[in-house]
Amino acid sequence: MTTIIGLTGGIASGKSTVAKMLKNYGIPIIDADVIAREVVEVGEEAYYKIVEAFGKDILHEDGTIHREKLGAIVFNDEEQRKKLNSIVHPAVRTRMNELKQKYIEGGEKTIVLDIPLLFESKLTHLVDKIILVYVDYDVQVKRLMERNHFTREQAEARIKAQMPLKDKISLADAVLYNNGTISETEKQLAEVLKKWQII
Ligand SMILES: CC(C)(COP(=O)(O)OP(=O)(O)OC[C@H]1O[C@@H](n2cnc3c(N)ncnc32)[C@H](O)[C@@H]1O)[C@@H](O)C(=O)NCCC(=O)NCCS
Ligand SMILES: Nc1ncnc2c1ncn2[C@@H]1O[C@H](COP(=O)(O)OP(=O)(O)OP(=O)(O)O)[C@@H](O)[C@H]1O
Repeated sequence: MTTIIGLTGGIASGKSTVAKMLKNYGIPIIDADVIAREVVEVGEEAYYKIVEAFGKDILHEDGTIHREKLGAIVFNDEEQRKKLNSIVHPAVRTRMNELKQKYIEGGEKTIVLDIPLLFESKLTHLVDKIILVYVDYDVQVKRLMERNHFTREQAEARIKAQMPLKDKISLADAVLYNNGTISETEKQLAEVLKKWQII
């Protein structure tokens, strides 16, 4: 039996940071953000649907998607975001399932699905256990502004496009509080994995 762990949290809460720690334990990670980039590469079905829906203004000169421009549209308009989600999410789900199957067939005991929108997209049925990476709102805004060189307004628009992080706490099997140092988060993760007899 393979245990599928869902890793989730809010934007800039620290999912990738925790995913790296899990990788160091030798656990394979399937990252929805990475897949969401792959399925919109030039030539993919979702790419053409996006160009049809949003027009050529959201493209770079070389034809690839201008993520900043598309982001400025969808993070400020829920209807447009839903439109993009309805194009990208089915392709992401298909690819995630294929990868998951491949790892299961390869005999992996534990697989992690890193899915930022696990609750929003109602994907909890895909996983056996859920780890939530939590940060306080102020820390989240500050880290997002620093990492992406966003204004406060840009950072808050992205955070508000997701379910409030505090509402996700009661939906998770384990919560890693990532307000402190990375090594404090690392310790919390090790405790959870031991409790679940994964390490
Ligand atoms: C709008 C896009 C082009 C902006 O690209 P950009 O490179 O700036 O951001 P990136 O893809 O790295 O996403 C960063 C984070 O934003 C958040 N986010 C992304 N898309 C969404 C969304 N539709 N709704 C809410 N939050 C989102 C996630 O926390 C994600 O980790 C891109 O985010 C996108 O295509 N989004 C739709 C697909 C999607 O939902 N991806 C997220 C997981 S499947
Ligand atoms: N405990 C910590 N202390 C200080 N900085 C941290 C900590 N954890 C993460 N960070 C930093 O905060 C930022 C966000 O972390 P990370 O990229 O892991 O978040 P994420 O949840 O994967 O983001 P996204 O949803 O955008 O993919 C990064 O710049 C990271 O280096």
